[in-house]
Amino acid sequence: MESLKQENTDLKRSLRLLTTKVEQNEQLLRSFFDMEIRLFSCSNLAELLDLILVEFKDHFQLSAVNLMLLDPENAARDLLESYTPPQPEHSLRFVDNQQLLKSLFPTQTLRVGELSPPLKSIAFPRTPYILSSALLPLIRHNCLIGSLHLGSNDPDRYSDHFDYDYINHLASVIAVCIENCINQQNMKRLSIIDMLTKVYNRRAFDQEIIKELSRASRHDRPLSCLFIDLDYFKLVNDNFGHQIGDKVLRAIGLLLRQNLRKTDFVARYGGEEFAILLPNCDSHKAMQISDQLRNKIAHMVIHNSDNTPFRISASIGVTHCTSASFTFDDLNAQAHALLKAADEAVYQAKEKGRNRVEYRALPNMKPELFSAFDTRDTSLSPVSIND
Ligand SMILES: Nc1nc2c(ncn2[C@@H]2O[C@H](COP(=O)(O)OP(=O)(O)OP(=O)(O)O)[C@@H](O)[C@H]2O)c(=O)[nH]1
Repeated sequence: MESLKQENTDLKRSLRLLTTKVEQNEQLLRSFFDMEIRLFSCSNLAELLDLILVEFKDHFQLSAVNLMLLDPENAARDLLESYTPPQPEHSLRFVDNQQLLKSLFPTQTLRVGELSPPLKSIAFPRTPYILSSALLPLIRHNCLIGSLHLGSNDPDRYSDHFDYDYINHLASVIAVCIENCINQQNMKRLSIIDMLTKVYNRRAFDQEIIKELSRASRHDRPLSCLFIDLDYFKLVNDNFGHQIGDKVLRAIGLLLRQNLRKTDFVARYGGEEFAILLPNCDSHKAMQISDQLRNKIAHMVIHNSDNTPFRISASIGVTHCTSASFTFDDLNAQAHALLKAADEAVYQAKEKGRNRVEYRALPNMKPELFSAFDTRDTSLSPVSIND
């Protein structure tokens, strides 16, 4: 009788323990499912990375979460141009080939437990307090595309004794989400970015000018528009070859992106012609900016395939509008008028000798004089070799 009673007590205790374990597992599963849904709902790579690198750490009470992504063509890095990864800086790293990933996952399977010092220095650089970890291979179409490192200061948090099916599942979900975000954003990017120069393309410019005109009229702010046409560019192609011509276009794209504000809009409008929108910028400021750009382009040194330096110049046409100068109800017609004026200004700059900035007012605006910007720098020949 006594033994039966004891057995009953033991059974009740086991049952209580089991019930608690079931409840805990249920809670864990629910929290995994919640995360999974959130992973799938991320609409861009930056949002996804914040979820993985910041929220995972809090949510799963981890000491460190690091991510390594295979990015041989800079596709992810291009998309993350204005993204600031969370601290520490090595929480997000990119690798250009699979070598390092293969050394972490020779059998493409999850690694759990204590890491050897060399592996630890790869997975958690300069993080001495990681005592156990789970390294998850991110695999798509049978290829390693990255590696997610979950680190804990609890030596028993990750060990070989547990079943990590769900973590494996989560790794598959993360791999799919990363690939989806990169592909989707890249597709969108391809439709609006000029791949050679990495500035916007003409299609994006044509959409943006309508948006900016609408904003300018709504907020009663000026909008300036610049056309930049490279001088004698055909000579660059003819003298140095098309590839050097492309190199010049890329350098100009970079120069323009680096020397304008984030709110300005730079596009490649045609072969060797760039168009720029400067929101909330009046004509005087626009002329000043244009002349600085002209000057920077004229002093930029490029090297041809023999490593011989040469320079190039640009003619810049400027126009601007204010809401008071809108003559058309139709924004498309207004945009057309602005582009026509900028184009005429470039033409004038070419006529007057190139490497200069010219302004053309919209037909209904009072003409403005900018004698200070009549700045042809005659010391620079259009394509000056060994200058
Ligand atoms: N390398 C390269 N050249 C291009 C590209 N697109 C257009 N071009 C070249 O740009 C040159 C433009 O020549 P033109 O329109 O005669 O103008 P230009 O030689 O710059 O002379 P001006 O504008 O009158 O100063 C042509 O030779 C085109 O082939 C491109 O994507 N890459």
